[in-house]
Amino acid sequence: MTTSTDPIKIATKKEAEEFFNKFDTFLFDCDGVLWLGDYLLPYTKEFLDKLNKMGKKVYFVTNNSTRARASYQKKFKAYGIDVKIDQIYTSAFASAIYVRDFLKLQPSKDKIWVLGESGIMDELETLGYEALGGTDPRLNEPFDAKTSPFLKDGLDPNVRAVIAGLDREVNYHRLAVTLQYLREGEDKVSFIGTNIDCTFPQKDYIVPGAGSIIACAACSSRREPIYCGKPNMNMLDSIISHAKLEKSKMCMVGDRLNTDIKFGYEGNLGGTLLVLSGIETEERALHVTEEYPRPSYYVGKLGDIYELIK
Ligand SMILES: O=C(O)[C@H](O)[C@H](O)COP(=O)(O)O
Ligand SMILES: [Mg+2]
Repeated sequence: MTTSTDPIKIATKKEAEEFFNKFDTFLFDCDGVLWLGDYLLPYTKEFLDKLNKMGKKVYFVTNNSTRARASYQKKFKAYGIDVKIDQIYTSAFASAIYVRDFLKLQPSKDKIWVLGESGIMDELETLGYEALGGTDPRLNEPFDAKTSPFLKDGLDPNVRAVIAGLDREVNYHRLAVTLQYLREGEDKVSFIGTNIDCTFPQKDYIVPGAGSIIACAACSSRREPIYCGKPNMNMLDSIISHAKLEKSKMCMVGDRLNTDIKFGYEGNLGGTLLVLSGIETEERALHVTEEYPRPSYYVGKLGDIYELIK
């Protein structure tokens, strides 16, 4: 799976202007594109302000399941960037929608066990589901099956799905209880992973990502989850159906080839832009392989394009 044309490195004012004129809608990945953890990358705000002034439509599509959309809205606001909640799509939101619309679990009866952070818990609760595990502080205690409050009286019989995602508080207690629910079998308990990203870009570091956490649960249970984040097309379908967008005029901007660029390529969007401020390198961007598509365009970081057109 490769793009037929060689990726274009945007390096001149003319190339930057041609890039902007080609699209009317931009889907932005967040980690590694707009920011690294809490470090806002240079010119992120100015770039988004410029797109607004140009009348472009902007959406944010992140595989980061640690925050709910409302929390992301606050994160943007803290940087002086005003974003509506329906511009924000996350893998936690996509996973909660999957539980509701594909598994058709009943909020009043069915519960979900979470290996992950507040983003997953909050999105499930917004849809009316009771989410167990996750950030429950009792999971911070050392694991002992005889005394664990999640095991000593037996598993909750109403748990019908496990959602696993990035969990920076992961420990043996969380992994052990998650395994018990997954051992109930796929007929009783579905297994959902928020996203496949095996690493997570931070300023000066690359740390383990959701994919590495989910792999623990997958390996110990010998089960493979359905992943709801990019490149799963459900996310793109919900964005396009909600906002009536024209694919050929849309560009996916990301820092990871096997999620962001694959999402744009398999979604038949008008184009994709890879930024090298997160996970990928120029060498990988140009490499022809069946493993992932090459981007239509690439650049060092968003700020480089802003500096060409400001
Ligand atoms: O580990 C993860 O979950 C991901 O690396 C991270 O959250 C990716 O977020 P995105 O780059 O899609 O904003
Ligand atoms: Mg990213």
